[in-house]
Amino acid sequence: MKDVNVGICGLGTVGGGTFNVLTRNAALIAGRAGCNIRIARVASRRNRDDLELGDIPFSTDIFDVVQDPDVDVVVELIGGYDTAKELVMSAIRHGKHVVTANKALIAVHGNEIFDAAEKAGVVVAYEAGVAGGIPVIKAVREGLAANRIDTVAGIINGTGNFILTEMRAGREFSEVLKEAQDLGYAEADPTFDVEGIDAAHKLTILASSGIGVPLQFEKAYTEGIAGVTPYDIAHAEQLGYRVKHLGIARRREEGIELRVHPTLVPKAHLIAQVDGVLNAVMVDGDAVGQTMYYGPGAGDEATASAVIADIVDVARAVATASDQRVPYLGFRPEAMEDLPVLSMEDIQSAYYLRIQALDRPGVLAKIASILSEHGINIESIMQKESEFKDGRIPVIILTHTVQERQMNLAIADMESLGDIDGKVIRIRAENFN
Ligand SMILES: NC(=O)c1ccc[n+]([C@@H]2O[C@H](COP(=O)([O-])OP(=O)(O)OC[C@H]3O[C@@H](n4cnc5c(N)ncnc54)[C@H](O)[C@@H]3O)[C@@H](O)[C@H]2O)c1
Ligand SMILES: N[C@@H](CCO)C(=O)O
Ligand code: NA
Repeated sequence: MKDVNVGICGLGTVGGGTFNVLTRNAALIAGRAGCNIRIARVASRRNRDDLELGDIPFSTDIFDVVQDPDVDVVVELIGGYDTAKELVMSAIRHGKHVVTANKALIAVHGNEIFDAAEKAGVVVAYEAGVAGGIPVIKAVREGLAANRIDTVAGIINGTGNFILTEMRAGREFSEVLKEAQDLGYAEADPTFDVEGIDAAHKLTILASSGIGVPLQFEKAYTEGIAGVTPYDIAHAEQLGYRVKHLGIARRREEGIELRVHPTLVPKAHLIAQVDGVLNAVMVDGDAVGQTMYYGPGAGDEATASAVIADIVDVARAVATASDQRVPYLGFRPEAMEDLPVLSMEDIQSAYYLRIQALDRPGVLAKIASILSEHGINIESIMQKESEFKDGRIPVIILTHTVQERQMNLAIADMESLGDIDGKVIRIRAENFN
């Protein structure tokens, strides 16, 4: 049995997990890959005492991996945009295949990287970058190749889902974020998780590989979880909904919706049941119908599982002519559709609204009349006893689906009423029918 030699760059959470699983399951993986996956070199800022490198060469300079003539596959697990891009482009120039867990890199520089890789005839694989250990890229690029996919949506940031889940149980935001960092789930800069940037990176990649549009991260709408309050989580629950942080890519006739934001999901839907660091991606194909992919979205060995699956694919691809391989984004570049990304005003969604009404007669009628003027139908409405002891009465409304432009106008009209105090709180809602 021959060897395929890999060089691991970055010995952090994912690098350590990859090293351990490749070592522990070496014989099993060789049996599947048809060759031995040999770790030929590792490089990272610092070595780790807990990993048994034995006589595997270690260096602090990751570019040593690219220069090493022994290395067939460069495994990029350092993260970030700039050095990672330099490393990957250099690997491609050296004719080496690349496996990466870096969704930021692929979402932002993927078009350029795949173009260079195509010319060099090498593979660049990124399964670990999207929904961690869940083989969702494999599913959309290969398993669903027969389908026209119109919607890809789901929970694609483990840290954010972990925080929302724990907040539902009454824990405090910053304490839970700290725990997610200690567990190795969070990005080096955790604002990427909290502000939805990481989810937007992944959604960008899913929209391309599922729906078949070019990577266009800069056009994704991104809203994080920091504004979600325990109060709204509890009231969404009373309405039969759970607040989840979702990425949604949806093809419509006029273009494609590409958005990341907190979303109410019916409690009975599978996505609402996905808690903690788990991720779930729902893919709707015209032939197959709705499918769901569920599992750990982050963590050392869970992510390593996806990294190594890509290494095995590369090992098999080495024997295949480069023009017969699975296209980088699942579609040949000329088969990508240049659908415009719709502005948020043009998206369609249902909405949860929380309005602080002053305790005056007729206020509810005024709110209902504004919604009706803008063609917005009410699904349910709750008027709460004032819990604020200041005369303000929370009115909670769930609407039917409407264009966001109409909702913006209705909210502006409501906020200009003398009977409303402050801003109307709005969380989008999805039924996934
Ligand atoms: N942690 C997860 O659960 C997870 C899951 C999926 C994808 N990812 C992605 O995997 C990548 C790695 O994440 P991680 O959590 O393992 O990060 P990490 O911070 O734990 O590990 C990164 C390692 O790379 C090293 N490194 C960084 N820059 C370097 C440089 N210029 N030269 C030498 N060494 C360098 C660091 O010292 C560190 O050991 C990121 O792109 C991340 O987004 C992480
Ligand atoms: N920080 C990311 C890691 C997995 O991509 C998350 O929490 O989902
Ligand atoms: Na994955």
